Amino acid sequence: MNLREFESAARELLDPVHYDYVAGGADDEVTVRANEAAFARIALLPRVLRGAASRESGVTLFGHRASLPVVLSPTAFHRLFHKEGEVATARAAARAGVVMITGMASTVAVADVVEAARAAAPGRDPAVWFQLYLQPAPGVTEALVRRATEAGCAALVVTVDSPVLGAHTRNARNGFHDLPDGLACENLRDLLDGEPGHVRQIAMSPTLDWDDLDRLRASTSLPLLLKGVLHPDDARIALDHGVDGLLLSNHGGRQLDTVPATIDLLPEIAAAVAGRVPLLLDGGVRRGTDIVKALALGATAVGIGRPAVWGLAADGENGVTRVLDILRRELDHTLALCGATGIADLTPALVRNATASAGPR
Ligand SMILES: Cc1cc2nc3c(=O)[nH]c(=O)nc-3n(C[C@H](O)[C@H](O)[C@H](O)COP(=O)(O)O)c2cc1C
Ligand SMILES: CCCCCCC(=O)C(=O)O
Repeated sequence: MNLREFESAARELLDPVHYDYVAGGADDEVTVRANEAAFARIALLPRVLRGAASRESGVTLFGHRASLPVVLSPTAFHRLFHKEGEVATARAAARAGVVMITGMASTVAVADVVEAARAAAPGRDPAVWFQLYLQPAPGVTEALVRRATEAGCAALVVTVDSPVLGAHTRNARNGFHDLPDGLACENLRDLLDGEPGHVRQIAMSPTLDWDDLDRLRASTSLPLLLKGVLHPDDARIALDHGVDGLLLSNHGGRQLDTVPATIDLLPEIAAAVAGRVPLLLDGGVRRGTDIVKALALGATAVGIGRPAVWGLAADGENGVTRVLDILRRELDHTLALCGATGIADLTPALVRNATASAGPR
């Protein structure tokens, strides 16, 4: 099995409208394709006779030891894909020793997601991080942060690439704009005036600026990561504003189309960050070789979005577990073939053809 086969299984099982919601991206989906194509263009140049009998692939993120340099990037609406939704995903991540970033647009309340993770891995203190969109009404952001903090989330991930929602042609054609009856954005339920958790309660706002981030920074002692910074100047500004980590992401090609593949931007962003904070990357990670390339070029860990959803759609908790198992096996295999004793050995010397081009096909 590889992750592609999970995509095929998910496609067969899902309502085509929901499959399109997951697979699709903004406008012409140039960046969706570019993310994967850019990984394929980068070559690995292995070392030999290094005596690497076993390989270490654990990573420490904000004091938490994860078994893999892979996190589950936030993806919305898991109960669209499996009846147990984010509970199933959280159990799989916790049992695998992997960080789950649960979304503001979750169909299970964050407290229940964290509880499911803890119950699945007792004594292991699994890490769940909370993703949010800063809301133009500060009281809403404060209430969300309070809910995530009280639930026991270990970090906050603020998505900053969405001043407005990306234009999804597939969703528009399919008329997909809201959740079906019976499903809700549970983190938004009763947040304001007894609202029931409509998708439309999530406000995307072009008026937000660094002052809004400063207010959030001042309001919480949780580690704060920004998701969606693409320009090296913004990476430097983010560090000046006290963020604790960056998730280099183009939202899987779902926001501004024709932005570069994240792996192509990684060298520049890594240079701007200069090792001061953890630097994660998502977008197009489908193979153990992709993980190795990203880590060699300066990422601390990678995130997967669609692959976890495919696993969830294919077989609930078991499907997500198998997706993570495949990546674990492929990562170890690639490390062995590269002559690496672990992810600590991964440096830019291991890759060729890494460029900074946008590279759409
Ligand atoms: C179905 C779906 C829902 C998503 N929902 C969110 C979200 O609510 N918040 C967010 O910051 N990113 C969201 N993303 C983007 C992912 O966090 C991630 O950046 C992207 O999927 C990574 O690319 P990949 O799918 O190629 O792995 C979503 C992506 C997908 C596919
Ligand atoms: C206003 C709807 C927000 C849902 C967020 C889901 C998302 O980010 C995605 O890429 O899909």
